[in-house]
Amino acid sequence: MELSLISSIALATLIFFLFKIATRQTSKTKLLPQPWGLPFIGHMHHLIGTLPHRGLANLAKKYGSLMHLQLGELSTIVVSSPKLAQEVLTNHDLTFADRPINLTAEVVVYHSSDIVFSPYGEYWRQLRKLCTLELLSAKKVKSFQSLREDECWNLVQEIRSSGSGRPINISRRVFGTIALIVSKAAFGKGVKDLTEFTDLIKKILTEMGGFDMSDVFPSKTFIHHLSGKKARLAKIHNNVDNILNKIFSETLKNRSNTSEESLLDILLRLKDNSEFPLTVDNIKAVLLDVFAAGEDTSAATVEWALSEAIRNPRIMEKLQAELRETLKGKARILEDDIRDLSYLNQVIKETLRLHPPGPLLMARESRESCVLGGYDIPKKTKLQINAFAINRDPEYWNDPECFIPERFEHNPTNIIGTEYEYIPFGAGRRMCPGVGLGLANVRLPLSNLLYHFNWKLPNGVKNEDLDMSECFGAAVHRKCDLVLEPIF
Ligand code: HEM
Repeated sequence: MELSLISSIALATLIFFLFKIATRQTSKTKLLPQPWGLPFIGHMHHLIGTLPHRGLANLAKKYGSLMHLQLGELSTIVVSSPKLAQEVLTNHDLTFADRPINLTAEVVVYHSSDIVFSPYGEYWRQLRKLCTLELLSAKKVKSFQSLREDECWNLVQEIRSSGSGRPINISRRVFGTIALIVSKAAFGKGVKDLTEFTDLIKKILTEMGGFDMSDVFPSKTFIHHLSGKKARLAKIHNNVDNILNKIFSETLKNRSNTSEESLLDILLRLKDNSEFPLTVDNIKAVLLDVFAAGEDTSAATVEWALSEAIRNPRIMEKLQAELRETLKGKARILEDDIRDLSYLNQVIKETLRLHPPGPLLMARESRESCVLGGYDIPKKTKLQINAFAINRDPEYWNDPECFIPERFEHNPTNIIGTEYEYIPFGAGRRMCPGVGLGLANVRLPLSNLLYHFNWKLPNGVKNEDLDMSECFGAAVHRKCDLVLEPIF
């Protein structure tokens, strides 16, 4: 039995390679560079044991900034240079404006009816318009200013109350603060079961990674069942839906009492006025985006910025000096005090360059065939843009692996580099619509932690020895929580 299985695999492999050789000789199309592959899984094995953005960056060093990978049944191209990213995100932006089908989004996020996963078309266009004009407009972001100030002040008080020199799990505290801000912005009073809800969001993000067997074999439903993924996703969906149902019924009961509209209030108003044909499930899907895209990304950025400042005492001193000289002993930080602090902004930009929370942006898919970099790209090809590799391309950045905020001092780069050498929020039609809210949720918590406290690593660990390992999920954050001792 065993022997016949081995000989079947050997025969299949032989046929596969013979087929490859035969088609290579006869094909007239220029083939994209690619590493060696295996039957069935294609090039998946090249990513085993590595974080996908790092694995893909290493492969690009060998096979070039435009390469092809067969990931299971998904024919995927990977772009790893600013020049090609610019070509894709400008000339071919419309061609690559779709997202590939994602099992997690299908099952959990109400059949992909959110902003992130809905296919390019009228429904998605309307949702984006809704973001620009209402949900994520500069005015709306500003309307949550006092909410952010209050929650950051609570964070400072909590840290103070636990005492000077006592270790604090900064990762958890920062995530908790940002989760509270997002939850109150989304639902007014916030979510009663916030811990349960944010745990569910984290589970969604983990399942959404995009590189497990169920993701790369979207048509092989037996894999989704055998791996248990389908059942896990259904359970997560039911739990999330129950919590959202409770919030909806409470909001509908108390609607007349709200002074400042929450994001849910806005969505219900638009639904009532029939300005946009939204169903209750559509609203739930959009709100899930706000949590999934808005919490972890900002929390990871604060975590990485603080980690880099700890490792670089010169940068920490300069940051604290800027804040303390500007605020002159003021007890509570208001957003208007810190909006234009140049070094703080340079540190945040440099953090997003070296530690983009979405290092591969969000996968896209071609809606039609096109020619890219001289190669024919068929319709329905998956596209990954490696922002992690692009943000540290040595042709564009000196000492690309070093954390040097000053590189942005005389650099006009704001959220996209002029030559697409900096794309932490993506670019083009499907660029992040939450930049304003995301940065506001980074700037204030980070400023508070730096202004009110000095920090040191516990157990006499030296600053330069801080472990900077990453963990891959929908947002790349620290592998080990950042634990620090506040000194005040
Ligand atoms: C530091 C914070 C953030 C970072 C670094 C970030 C990064 C990104 C990236 C890289 C993408 C993919 C863009 C592409 O495919 O080209 C994206 C998409 C998206 N982001 Fe953000 N994001 C942040 C905060 C937020 C916030 C606060 C929200 C909303 C509350 C948000 C909502 C979205 C949505 C809805 C999309 C999908 C857009 C579409 O497909 O049309 N993001 N984000």
